[in-house]
Order: sequence, then structure tokens, then C-alpha cells
Amino acid sequence: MNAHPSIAEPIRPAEPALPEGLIAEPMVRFERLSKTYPAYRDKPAVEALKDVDFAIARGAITGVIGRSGAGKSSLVRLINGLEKPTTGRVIVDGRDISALRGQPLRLAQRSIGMIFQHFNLLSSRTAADNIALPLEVAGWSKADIRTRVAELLELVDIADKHDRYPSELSGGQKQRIGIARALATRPNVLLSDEATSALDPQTTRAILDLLANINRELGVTIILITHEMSVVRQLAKEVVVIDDGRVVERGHVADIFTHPKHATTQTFLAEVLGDAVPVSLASRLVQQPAPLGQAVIRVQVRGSHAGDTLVARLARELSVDVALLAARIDEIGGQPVGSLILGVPGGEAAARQTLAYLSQHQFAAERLGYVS
Ligand SMILES: Nc1ncnc2c1ncn2[C@@H]1O[C@H](COP(=O)(O)OP(=O)(O)OP(=O)(O)O)[C@@H](O)[C@H]1O
Repeated sequence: MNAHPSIAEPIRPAEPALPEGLIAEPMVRFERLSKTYPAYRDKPAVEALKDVDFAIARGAITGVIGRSGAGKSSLVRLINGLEKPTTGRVIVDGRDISALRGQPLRLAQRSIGMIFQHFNLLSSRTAADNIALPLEVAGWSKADIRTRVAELLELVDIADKHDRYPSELSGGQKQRIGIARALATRPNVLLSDEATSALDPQTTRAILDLLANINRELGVTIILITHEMSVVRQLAKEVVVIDDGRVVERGHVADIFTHPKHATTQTFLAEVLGDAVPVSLASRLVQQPAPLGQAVIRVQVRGSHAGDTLVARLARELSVDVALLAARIDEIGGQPVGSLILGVPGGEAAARQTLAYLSQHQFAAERLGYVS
């Protein structure tokens, strides 16, 4: 008899509602965590993580975004117990993983799946045998492994690649195998360390869709470590921005990216949205007002008080014939985010009046220059 339930069966039945006032134990909790790599030869000590203190809810998809060197990989290695904190603790599924060693640590690591940028598949093993690896390590019987691998290949939608070697597969297919292998032992947490960074945009979308399905159907908590805003935007509900080892912002993706406070968050947003100024307009911009020309004003649209009626309101309330020269509006977490580029005729006085109006109505705006 198969000792392991099928993936078709509900693996984790919906948790019963908690009595009022009780809060579910988060899946991962960082408590006053810091990590310093000691000085080595001529290299000084590096404080990779500083006073990191936040929690990741059960069943959530959380993006952890930061630039190169921000401390993301260190955070991953602390979650799966490959590194020990210098101070503080990491609690995973109620257990202090930072205090575990030897066999208890290896057992705890089985409930944390990992997927990687470069897939980390064994080239000498077929797709099926790569997926089987963690099950062999965990001591499953051959028959159970066969059944489970077949289920997992179905789950990641590459059942026909059972006997293929990694060299015969595309990047997306390799990552599907990586995902199947990571889920083999039914982890509670899936850590994705830049898992789509080596994939083209279309394959990235397909892999992120697969992760969303896995989260929905299996209830696995997913932590997406990335330097790409587009990944966070597509998949995560919560985001944690880290910069130079510190958490600088965190919250709902829509809130954080409609009102980014920290410069790093603003830069990530700008990478997705661009500056919204078309090349033809940029080439005509000058810094001196031109007679009969227009002042060019960029207005940021952030969140629900969208700029869709703004041009009409400016025209009506200020009696200025405002032109919409360009617009780039995207959607993040269901909220409009982007910029409008307005052309304001009527000289300096009209431009100032428009900027004052925008400021009064809580629109961030700046004058980019003038066009004749
Ligand atoms: N084993 C180590 N020994 C010494 N310093 C380290 C070690 N691992 C990381 N660091 C340093 O810690 C800091 C954070 O590195 P980390 O790899 O965690 O950042 P990251 O955000 O993952 O960056 P990347 O995306 O470039 O991998 C960096 O300054 C890095 O050089």
C-alpha cells in the first residue's frame, strides 16, 4: 500500500478558523536576526543582515526584493539552516531552525523546498531520477517513489519528459523538474532563489503561473527571492524590500509600490514603469520657456485616485488647454501606477498654477522642461 497520500487528495485541509483574538503562527519568523561574516585574510567582516525582524504568513506568497549584495542569499541560507545567525533566531513552522544541528536539522530541511536560478539538476540523471533524489535520501520505497514521481511530473505538466536528461530539456522544462524535486517530500515552504532569472519573459510567466497554482492547490508558503520587480508584481501579495542588509519597507505589494518611500523601492518601480517620456518628446525638450510653447509636466499616478479625469479637471477648473502628450499607466496589485506627461500652454504663470493645483490634490508632479 502507498504509505504517502496522493497529491490529488487534499494535503493540508483548510485550517479551522481560530478563536477570535488568536493569531495563526506564521510560517517563518525572523527575530532580531543579524548575520556577520567574519573577517578573512585581507577581507574585512561583512554585516550581511542587520536586525531583520518580520514574519511570513502561512500559505502566503511573499516577495523578498533587493539589489545584488543586499543580503537575499544570506536570508535564504538562514531560513534553510545552511547558515547560523550571528544574533537572533529564525523560526520555521514553529521550530527554531537556527538551533538545530545534525539529523533534526536534516529532517527540518525536508519541509523546506528550494528552487534555484540554474536549476541544479544532476546531468547524469533523467528527469524522473532527479525528482526521485530527495525521496531516495528520505528512504522511500522504490514503488512509492515511482508513484510520487509520476504525480509530480503531472503536477508540473511535463509527464512526457520522464526519461529525458537535463541536456535535452529547455530552461523552463528544467525549472519544472526543479519545482517537482523541491515539492517531492511535501514541504510546507518553497524557497525560490532567483528561479526565473535565467528564463525569457514568456517562460518566466509560465513558471510563475505554475507557482501560483501550486500555492493555491497545495497551500505551500512561497518565498520569492528576487532582484526583479516584475516577478514580485506578478506573483506576490506581500513584499519585503531589503537594502544593505536591512528591511527598508514591507507590506502589501499594491501599497508598497503605489506609495514607495525608500529610494531602492522607487528605483525598482522606475525599472518597471520607465520614465514615460517618448524619445521624440525627449529630443525636443529644452530648459528655457519657448514663446507660444508648452511647459512639460510629469504627473505620477499612484493608486485609486487615478489620473483618468485629471486632464478634463485641469481644463475645467484652471481654464488651461492641457494636452496629454504621453502616458504610461500600469497596474500593480490591481491599482493603477504610472505617469502622465502633460503639455501646459500659457507660459510660466499657467505652469506654476498647474503645479500648485496638482500638489493641492496630492499628485506628485515635476516640470521636465518645455517644448515649442
Ligand atoms: N560566505 C560569505 N562570506 C563572506 N561574505 C559573504 C558571504 N556570503 C555573502 N557575503 C557578503 O554578504 C553580503 C550579502 O550577500 P548576499 O549574497 O546575501 O546578497 P544577495 O542580495 O543575495 O546578492 P546577490 O544577488 O548578488 O547574490 C555581500 O556583501 C556579500 O559579499
